[in-house]
Amino acid sequence: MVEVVSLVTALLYGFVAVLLWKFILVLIEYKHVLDVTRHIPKLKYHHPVWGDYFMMKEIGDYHKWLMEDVQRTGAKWHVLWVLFLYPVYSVEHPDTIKAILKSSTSKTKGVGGAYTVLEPWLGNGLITIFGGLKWERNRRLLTPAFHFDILRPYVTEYNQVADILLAKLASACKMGQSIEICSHVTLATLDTLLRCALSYEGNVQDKGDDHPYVSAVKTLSILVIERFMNPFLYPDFVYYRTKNGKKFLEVCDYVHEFAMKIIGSRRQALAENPDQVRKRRLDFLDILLTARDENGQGMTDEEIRQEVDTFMFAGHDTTSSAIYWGIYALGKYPEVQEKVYEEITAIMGEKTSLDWEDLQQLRYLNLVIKENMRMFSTVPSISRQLDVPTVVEGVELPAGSRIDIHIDTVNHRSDIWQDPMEYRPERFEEANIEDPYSYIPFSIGSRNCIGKNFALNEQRVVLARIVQRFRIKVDPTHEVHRFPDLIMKAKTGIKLFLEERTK
Ligand code: HEM
Repeated sequence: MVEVVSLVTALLYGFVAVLLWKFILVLIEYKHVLDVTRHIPKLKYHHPVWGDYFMMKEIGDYHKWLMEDVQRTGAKWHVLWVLFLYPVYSVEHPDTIKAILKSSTSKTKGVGGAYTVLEPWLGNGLITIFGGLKWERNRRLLTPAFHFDILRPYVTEYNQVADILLAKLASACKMGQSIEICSHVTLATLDTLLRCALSYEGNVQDKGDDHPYVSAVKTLSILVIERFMNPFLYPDFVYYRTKNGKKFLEVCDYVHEFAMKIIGSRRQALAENPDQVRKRRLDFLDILLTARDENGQGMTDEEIRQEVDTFMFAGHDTTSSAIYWGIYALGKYPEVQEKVYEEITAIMGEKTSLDWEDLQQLRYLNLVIKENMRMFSTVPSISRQLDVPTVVEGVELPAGSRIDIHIDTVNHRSDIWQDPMEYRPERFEEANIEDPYSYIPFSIGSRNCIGKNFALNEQRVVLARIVQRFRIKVDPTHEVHRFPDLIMKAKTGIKLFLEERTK
């Protein structure tokens, strides 16, 4: 009996000693992190226990405080704390952004990683996949889906989607009242992606939330942000016990099933009649189903499903944000709108839809699109996790450090842009951007946006078609506020008057 007691006591002592040792290691690591971060600029609100995150009421505060500090001090980067435990470095100058993005740094992973909350929905699709060989293989397999030969026929789809959008806008503003445009535009860009990715035409613009897929994608986008903004919901064992956590899984199952059904029936159709592909316009799904890697291996249905969901997530809200802020800017700056109108009239004449060749001539509209995406940063920030120790501004950050890349802040720095708060498309004509890292709406480097040209073409068609048909005016009774979520949203929507130009 005495022997058992001494054995238990020894085990207990051993256990406590291991715990103590681990605790000392954590303290040493913590002290090291404190040393590393000592001279890095901090934000004005910080709590020694709660860190910075809980000091923010909403993600917009983060952007506001960063911007204020950059304007005051010219800082190129900052450090923020998640609780008091671990730092997140925020880079917001071309020099510090370059230090991170010049090599292929991976996506953030694990609890609290910005992309982790998306994983149950998007799996290992290109946006969320950490990095490494699997990302390289999938990126290689997906790149042909964005070749110009594939994108060219999509112009017809953009025009058809614009036909429906314009008809809806025309009928909504018939009574001379202003209308909220964000929801209409978002349905239009989702319609475009469903057509171009899956050749699915489900009348989604008219059905809106009554279409189960539309409502599911909307729900997922909302739930993802809600979780991201609340570190208490990061651990899976907490989140999936909440009502919204359960709902999230349920809706994920539905969207996965929706895509899997289409993938399954297309694979079968292709096997039965491979020639049919050659006879019609190719969509993304055709490319993904027929892509082969260097070992002759194709993608599994599950891999394709993850990429399809990724296109839906990465491609529709982003493009819609760029378009609705673009329409708003045209309403707010009528002289710019008139120059766009003149250019379009000269190119299109009596035609009401645009061809591929027309898109190449929209010189002024291209400047406008660039300025829209600077002023209303479509994707306000992205995240990375260092694979190897990396030196930023003379400070070596350890491998594993989390980095936020603040595209919105760099877009408004007065040491990069002259009068950054002024809306002036001509700025992109006058001076070549000297440093490519100072303007990165589609990110830069190996993990840049694969859908850039797809998104630019869609913006060109929709904006040109709207300006050709309507005179856009802002509603002076409705205040518009930027809200930097995962994409730049408008906090209370955007209300505009649209007058038919023929009247
Ligand atoms: C105006 C519209 C768009 C903007 C501003 C935009 C912006 C971006 C940005 C900033 C990234 C980097 C994300 C990160 O590093 O976390 C990205 C990546 C990506 N985008 Fe876009 N995007 C747009 C439209 C699209 C469209 C239409 C598609 C697909 C149809 C798409 C598919 C992707 C994918 C798959 C990635 C991940 C690429 C990789 O990691 O290899 N995007 N996009």
